[in-house]
Amino acid sequence: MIDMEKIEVAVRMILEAIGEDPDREGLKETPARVARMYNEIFCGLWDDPERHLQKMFSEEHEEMVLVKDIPIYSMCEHHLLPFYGKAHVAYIPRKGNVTGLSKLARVVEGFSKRPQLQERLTSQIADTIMKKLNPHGVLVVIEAEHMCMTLRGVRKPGSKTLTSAVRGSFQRNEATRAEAFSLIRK
Ligand SMILES: Nc1nc2c(ncn2[C@@H]2O[C@H](COP(=O)(O)OP(=O)(O)OP(=O)(O)O)[C@@H](O)[C@H]2O)c(=O)[nH]1
Ligand SMILES: [Zn+2]
Repeated sequence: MIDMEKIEVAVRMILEAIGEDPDREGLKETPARVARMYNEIFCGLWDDPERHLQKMFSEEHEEMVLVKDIPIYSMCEHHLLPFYGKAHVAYIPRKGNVTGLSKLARVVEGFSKRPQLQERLTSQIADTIMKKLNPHGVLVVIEAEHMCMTLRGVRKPGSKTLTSAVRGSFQRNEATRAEAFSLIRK
């Protein structure tokens, strides 16, 4: 479990360090609020996303399945600022190894709610699906805006970072990969 008390102490110290008065009316409850918020946005650290892929449907389908435009909110591990955007997850199941559509989004969620790098987030999703469903292939694309590049530092609002992780038949077969990308772009 997340140590809420420790977060409260730390947030109080940060407020003091920036020259604020943590006891003033508006800030009194802030350390506890931030602790509750971190408990929510880092809950993926206490989740094993593989568990969402335990149950499978014994469908005969062996064609591409794509769930696109899955909203993601994660936290850049360098600055602890949000990066957010969309994830697109495609896979080609083997007979009998079809998963529930929401489970793909649950895997995305489980890996997002941690201090993350966009590249690692992208490959963790792909590798988990490969491992648990043993599909013919997986393709994961994430497009995101990083607040550490917009509100501070280089300050380039609107810039997007695209990452992809391509496994199995999506890697081997150019036409399959192109089909997935064109469906994502549509
Ligand atoms: N590869 C990768 N880099 C990221 C991600 N999120 C943030 N970064 C980058 O992490 C880098 C950290 O660079 P540092 O030089 O250590 O830190 P910094 O001085 O705050 O860097 P600036 O952001 O350039 O001001 C920056 O270039 C960020 O843009 C991510 O998901 N993937
Ligand atoms: Zn950052």
